[in-house]
Amino acid sequence: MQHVLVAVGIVLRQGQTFITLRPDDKHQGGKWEFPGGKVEAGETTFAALKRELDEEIGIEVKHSTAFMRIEHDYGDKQVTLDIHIIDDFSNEPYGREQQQGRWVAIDALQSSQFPAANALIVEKLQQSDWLAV
Ligand SMILES: Nc1nc2c([nH]c(=O)n2[C@@H]2O[C@H](COP(=O)(O)OP(=O)(O)OP(=O)(O)O)[C@@H](O)[C@H]2O)c(=O)[nH]1
Ligand SMILES: [Mg+2]
Repeated sequence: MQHVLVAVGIVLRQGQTFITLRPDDKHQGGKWEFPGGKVEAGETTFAALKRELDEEIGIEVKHSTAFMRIEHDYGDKQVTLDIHIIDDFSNEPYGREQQQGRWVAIDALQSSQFPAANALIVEKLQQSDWLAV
């Protein structure tokens, strides 16, 4: 069974977060996601976050805070999501790999379809009132 460690970034600005659409040909394709990707050998999660968010949405991560960690078994693949809040970044995010991207209010996140592992992230984000700041 394939097991991957994934660095996931919740890019936050004024009660909204930037999400992207996973390409159809990828694992969990056609669903929305928080940008991020696999942590490479010898890389820290923060370094992976910086690299992936530059590659995928063109931002420079300046600061992040650990938010939660989720283990999920998709049957065909096991993932550990190491999720961080990105509260300081430069450049305007966009789908740098030609994928769709959009800002969505934290309050409205449940209307986008995410991979199953993300349900706990959405739940916790909506409970964290400090995010509204
Ligand atoms: N980036 C990201 N991955 C997620 C989320 N939720 C979730 O289950 N995953 C799973 O985490 C795994 C790794 O993510 P990824 O496909 O973005 O990895 P990557 O950017 O390195 O992709 P690549 O190998 O095609 O270059 C996928 O199996 C994906 O389904 C999420 O919110 N964001
Ligand atoms: Mg990715």
